[in-house]
This record gives sequence, structure tokens and C-alpha cells, in this order.
Amino acid sequence: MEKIIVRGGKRLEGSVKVEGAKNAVLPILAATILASEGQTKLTNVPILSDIFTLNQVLTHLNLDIEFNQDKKEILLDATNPLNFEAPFEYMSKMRASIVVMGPLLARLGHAKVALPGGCAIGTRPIDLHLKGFEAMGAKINIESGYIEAFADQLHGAHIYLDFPSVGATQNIMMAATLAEGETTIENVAREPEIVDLAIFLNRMGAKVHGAGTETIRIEGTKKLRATSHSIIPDRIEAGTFMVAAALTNGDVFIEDAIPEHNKPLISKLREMGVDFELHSNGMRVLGPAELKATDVKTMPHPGFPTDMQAQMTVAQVHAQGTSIMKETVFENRFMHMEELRRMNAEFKVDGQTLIIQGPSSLQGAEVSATDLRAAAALILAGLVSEGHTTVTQLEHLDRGYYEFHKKLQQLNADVIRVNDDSSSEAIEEEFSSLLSK
Ligand SMILES: CC(=O)N[C@H]1[C@@H](OP(=O)(O)OP(=O)(O)OC[C@H]2O[C@@H](n3ccc(=O)[nH]c3=O)[C@H](O)[C@@H]2O)O[C@H](CO)[C@@H](O)[C@@H]1O
Ligand SMILES: C=C(OP(=O)(O)O)C(=O)O
Repeated sequence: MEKIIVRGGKRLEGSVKVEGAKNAVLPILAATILASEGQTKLTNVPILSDIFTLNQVLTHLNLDIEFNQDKKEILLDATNPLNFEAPFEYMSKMRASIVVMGPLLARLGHAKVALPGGCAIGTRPIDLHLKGFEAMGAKINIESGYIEAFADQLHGAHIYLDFPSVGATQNIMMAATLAEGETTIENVAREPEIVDLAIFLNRMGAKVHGAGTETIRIEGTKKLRATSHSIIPDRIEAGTFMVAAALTNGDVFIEDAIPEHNKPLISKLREMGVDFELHSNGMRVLGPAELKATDVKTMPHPGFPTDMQAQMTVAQVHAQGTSIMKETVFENRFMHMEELRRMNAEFKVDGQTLIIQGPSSLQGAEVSATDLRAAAALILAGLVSEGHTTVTQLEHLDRGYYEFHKKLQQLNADVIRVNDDSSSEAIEEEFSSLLSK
């Protein structure tokens, strides 16, 4: 096991490049199941544990996969006879693998997947995915922890989502590409990752219209073929570096960050006193000497993203004045706050709302990452804490950030990643070696 140790106090400066988006590549990998002809080539693929997990699922389903990590490129071939079952062993590792269900149902008329269950941030049901499949003619059985869906031929349908769920929009959209007739889905998710998936599907020969708006219309086709696609940059990784620059009075250029994808975050950080220079190949972020308090409410896109909530709370803890954070997307996404409390953060929790009294003078402590974005938030907090902050349970970080400590080092931060049992001499030596880099 490894841990990250942060020695606070450094101003972040320099340039950092973001990877391809985890939340875009996962559904696109699942969509390759739909191609009954040719070999798919995906580029700008991030090297993350979630990608390896989904590749295991796809390999189990009998796709041929080659991941060239040097080139950040994956080749996939789904022309073999495919299996219809994604077992618990893989589904339990990553709930996002539920997105194989729509493509399997569309391509094979049969899908059996282990129920994904909840996770640290909430219960995360999949009722909306299943309602969509049923509306398209699928029969659903839930038994012994597995969901099984059958449909000789899916047909088009008119579906209204009670909530603009990202996963349900993706699953239903993929299922509809090979359905007979036209499917309309209303109140869909509008995230940039939905648009990237629609572009990919249309390159495969699908007819998806309206992605990025509230209504998506899909004309079913008989067959889809493999294609090539470059994954969009990760707006949440970019956002995490924006907060890092904001916190440390930094001057950071975030290469490949797309301002359009991060409007609500940029707007809130501007309110807090952060300056931005927006360029065609990225953005320069200039953190102020002192951040101002601000109120934030998470919402489906184009609202403030829940995946930036934890990182933003660190900026609020560090800001002058009282800030509010209201989480409306997940019911249990404040677990990182109790870890921040050990670092001296001052706040109150009132249900789904945080009242944050800043600025807290943060003190380094041993803290544990409870989920992916909590891991990033605790490391960010370490950057502005006195002394050393040790963050454990890095398996959460590795789901969504590639070499996060190295990218922070490149920006001048004192951050190291060491084995759990490293001696204090070894740790000091590792920090000293940063000076010579
Ligand atoms: C791999 C991936 O892309 N993950 C993202 C995706 O997750 P995911 O696709 O799981 O998130 P959803 O948009 O589906 O979930 C949002 C809310 O809707 C609820 N819900 C969802 C489906 C359903 O059938 N019934 C239901 O009640 C969920 O419990 C949650 O409270 O979008 C989330 C919201 O932006 C992000 O935080 C995740 O990073
Ligand atoms: C919650 C997240 O991912 P997932 O939906 O895969 O758990 C995230 O990316 O912050």
C-alpha cells in the first residue's frame, strides 16, 4: 500500500496537461460492443484503474483488446461471438460498468449483469436505466443479485427521465442505436461526456440527434461498425488543477482544459477572486493572495458539477468569510469533510448543506481518502496546510487521476508518494530529491 505526503506552503507555478476524460472513455469503451464490423481505435485514453477494470469486463465478454499505454491508445475488436454476462467479480469493482448493459441488449438481445450496488457517495440506484429498457420492449428479471434483460428486438419508444441521470442517458441512448424505429429521451443529461459519446456513436453509423440539449432523438439502424475517436480532455482533472492554483496564489497553465466544459466552476472561482486567461489550447489560472467566500450548489450539467464539490469545499475552507455548499446530486458526498475536520477545518453540516466558516488555519494530519474526489480534495488541502499531510487509501485516487503527485511536483509542490512503511529518513530523502528535479 502507498500513501501521499504533502508538505504545505508552496506556490504552484508552471504548466500541466490534462488526460482524456475518465467519464467519457468508460461509456465509449462500452459502446464498442455495438460494432459488429472492424476494429475500434481510441486515442487520448487515460491510464487509470477504472479503464483496466472495464477492459477486464469487456475481455470477459469476449472482445479483443490491446491497450498501448505509451501511446495512450486502445484497439478493440467486438466481431467475435460475444458473451452476455458481466459477473459480480468485475461489477463490484466499478459500478460504472453498468453501461455495458444497453450495448449488450442492443447487440445480443440479452444481457445479464451483477447489480452494481451503491458506493461511498450514495445508494446509486439504476431504476431509470431499467425503465428505459422496458419502454423499448425489454423484459427485466432481478434475481440473486443479477439483472437479466431480454429483447428479441428492441423497439423505439418515448422516454422521460425523472432525473437527468448521466448513466441512464448513456445506456438508453446506446440501446436505442440498434432498436427498430425512433426513440426520444426527454430530460436527459447534458454533460460534455454525453456529447462525446453521441459523436462516437454517430461515427459508428448511428443516428443520434440533440446530444447536449434536454431531448435526444435516436433513429435506430441495423448495424454499426468500428471507428476511430480521440477522447475529450478531463474537465474534472482540469478543475482540480484550477482549484490547486486558486488555493496557492498560483500561476498555472492547464493545457488542453476546455473553458466551455467548466463554465460554472470558472464563474465561481472568478467570484472568489481567481483570474483566468482563456486560450484555444488551455487556460492560465491566477490565484489571488486571499480567496473570497462563495455559495455553491451542485446540479446536473450545466450546473456546478458534483465531481468538483469536494475540491471546491477546500477552496471555501481557505476563503475569507462564510461559504455555503449544497449537494443536490448525491445524498452522501460530504465524507471528506470529517477528514478535513481533523486538519482543523471549521464548518457545520445541516443535512445536504455545509456552512463553512473560513479561513481555517489548516494543520497537516493523517487522513484517509473515502472516495475518488475526496482523495484529490485532501491532497489539495495539504498544499495549504502547515506541516505534513498524509493521505492513505490511494486506490480511490488512482481510479481517476494519472500520476497526480508527479503533476503537482511539476508545478513546484512538495508532494511525494511512498510505501506505507517508509522510514522517516526515506521520506525526508524523497522530499530532498524534489529540490534537485
Ligand atoms: C462514470 C461516470 O460518468 N460517473 C459520473 C456519473 O455517474 P452516474 O451516471 O452514476 O450518475 P447519475 O447521473 O446516474 O446519478 C445522479 C443521481 O441520480 C440518481 N439515479 C441515477 C440513476 C437511476 O437510475 N436512478 C437514480 O435515482 C443517483 O442515485 C444520483 O443521485 O454522473 C455523476 C453525476 O454527474 C458523476 O458524479 C459521476 O462521476
Ligand atoms: C463519482 C465518480 O465516478 P463514478 O461514477 O465512476 O463513481 C467521479 O468520477 O467523481
